[in-house]
Amino acid sequence: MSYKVLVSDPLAEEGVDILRGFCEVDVKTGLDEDEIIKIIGEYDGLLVRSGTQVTAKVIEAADKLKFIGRAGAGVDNIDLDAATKRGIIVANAPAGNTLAACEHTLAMMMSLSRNIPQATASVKKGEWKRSAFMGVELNEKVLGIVGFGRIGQELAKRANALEMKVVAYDPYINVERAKELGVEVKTLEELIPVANFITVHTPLIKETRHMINSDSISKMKDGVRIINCARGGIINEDDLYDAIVAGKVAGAALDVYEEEPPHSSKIVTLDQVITTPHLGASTVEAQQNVAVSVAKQCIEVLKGGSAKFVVNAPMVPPDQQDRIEPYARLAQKMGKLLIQLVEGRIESVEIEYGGKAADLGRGSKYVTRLALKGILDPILQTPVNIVNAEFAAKERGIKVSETITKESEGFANLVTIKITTDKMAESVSGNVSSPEKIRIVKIGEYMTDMTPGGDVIISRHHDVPGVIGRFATITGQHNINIAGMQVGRNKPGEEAIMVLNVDSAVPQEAMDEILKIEGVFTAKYAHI
Ligand SMILES: NC(=O)C1=CN([C@@H]2O[C@H](COP(=O)(O)OP(=O)(O)OC[C@H]3O[C@@H](n4cnc5c(N)ncnc54)[C@H](O)[C@@H]3O)[C@@H](O)[C@H]2O)C=CC1
Ligand SMILES: O=C(O)C(=O)COP(=O)(O)O
Repeated sequence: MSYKVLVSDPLAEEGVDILRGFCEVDVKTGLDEDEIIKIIGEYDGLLVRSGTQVTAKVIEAADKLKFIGRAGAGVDNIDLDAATKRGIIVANAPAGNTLAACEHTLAMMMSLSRNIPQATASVKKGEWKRSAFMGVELNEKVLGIVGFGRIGQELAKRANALEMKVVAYDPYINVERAKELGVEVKTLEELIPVANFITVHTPLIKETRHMINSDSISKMKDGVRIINCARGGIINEDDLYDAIVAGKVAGAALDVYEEEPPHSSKIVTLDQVITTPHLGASTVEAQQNVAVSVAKQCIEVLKGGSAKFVVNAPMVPPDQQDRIEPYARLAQKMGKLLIQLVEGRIESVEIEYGGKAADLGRGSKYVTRLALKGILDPILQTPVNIVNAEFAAKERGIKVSETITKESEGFANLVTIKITTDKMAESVSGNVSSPEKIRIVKIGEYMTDMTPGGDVIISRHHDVPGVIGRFATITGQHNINIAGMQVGRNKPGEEAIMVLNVDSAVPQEAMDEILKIEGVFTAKYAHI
């Protein structure tokens, strides 16, 4: 299979070279939305930085696209919902540019405190205005970090070395980590009035849009300095402009803007504002890191594997993959079998993880999505995968639930999937005996021992002599070889279940004849 990848923002050669060793690569930067829409249909992979806007329209036109790689951290330029709906894996390179962005923030803070860019411009004009550029020291000042993730934490370490007092706000803060770094954890309301410098390091999401605004600025210290090297829009630029003009805020350092480039932004015109053109990640080292990371992930996905830093599907940590893979295989097969055993509109899918399967941790989310793939793939037009499985179920009003239990009915581990439709309910249980051996051990209430795969007929019939013999006659007449048979029953003489493994597909006429056998309640053919 030959693949094509489009690189639509400047990417370090190291990454492009890795891709070229695997597939055809086109580097076409500076395209607008219409231009991308025209060509995106040819490509299996798309690699971007923050420049390309991967909109819903672009994704709609991307008929072959399987992977979008973001050579950097922020994915706010990619319509994740649209990609998820189409089953396109989106992955980023979250840690590759952390130090670059952290050092840029530090450089901005120092430049801001000593007016270095303004003084440079002045000297270049032939001026010598020493008193106009009086600065402030960082020593013993309070640095308020909003968003204590990768960049926020690295910045705290460096600010400690400058003997600043560091306070941080993050709703999901790792308190232990903050303590280790000597950082005082605060609420946003507590941080705002005590900081001399405030720097934001959150993603741009609904909760963080304009989190710094006229209201919060009014509660800040007079003469506060504000830095944004994260995302334009976290700070309300108009409110910041007014506060600088009013003298409340002494200055600001901006690397990112509500609109990039900030052509119509008045804030960049202020002398107290120092600006860089979204350079946080622009170091040789960071660009190599992120380009290599997304190139490798792109190749993995195009080869049929998974990416290391998927942002729109549950991730399985690399050290857990071997343990989780057999459960994922089992759940997909169970789902595929189960969907062929039920009739009617699916209302809910319940998955129970029992015994050792209860210890899968976050891996259960991955396994559940593969069960949903098994269930939904045969009934939906759009291919279902690990990315869009949950979305596809939700869109069809199917309620999906997971239960964890220590109970496992005597098995070391037991996974049970139950589908309820508007007509019936059916369940299947499976077990991982060894990494290679997966089994279906129960269908409904009946015990069985079946290796899922190939063609099977599953019947429920009256437990009386002669019924099974008639099955064999009909399959024989249709030239279908029986490879294996298992029969289970709860009470002799009542209902029995039979799993018949056959060597070829079973035509509908054969199934119609089987269904007419006296004593057969239900019979289904399934290809797993
Ligand atoms: N200027 C540039 O070139 C670069 C910018 N960035 C941007 O920097 C930002 C931070 O990046 P990382 O540290 O790598 O991300 P991260 O994901 O490691 O950290 C983000 C932190 O924000 C926190 N957060 C989420 N919602 C919050 C809220 N409502 N209030 C306060 N904190 C909240 C999260 O809990 C997390 O700890 C991102 O927006 C990223 O896109 C990253 C690299 C380069
Ligand atoms: O990684 C990020 O979030 C960045 O903002 C870096 O953007 P860039 O790749 O330099 O366009």
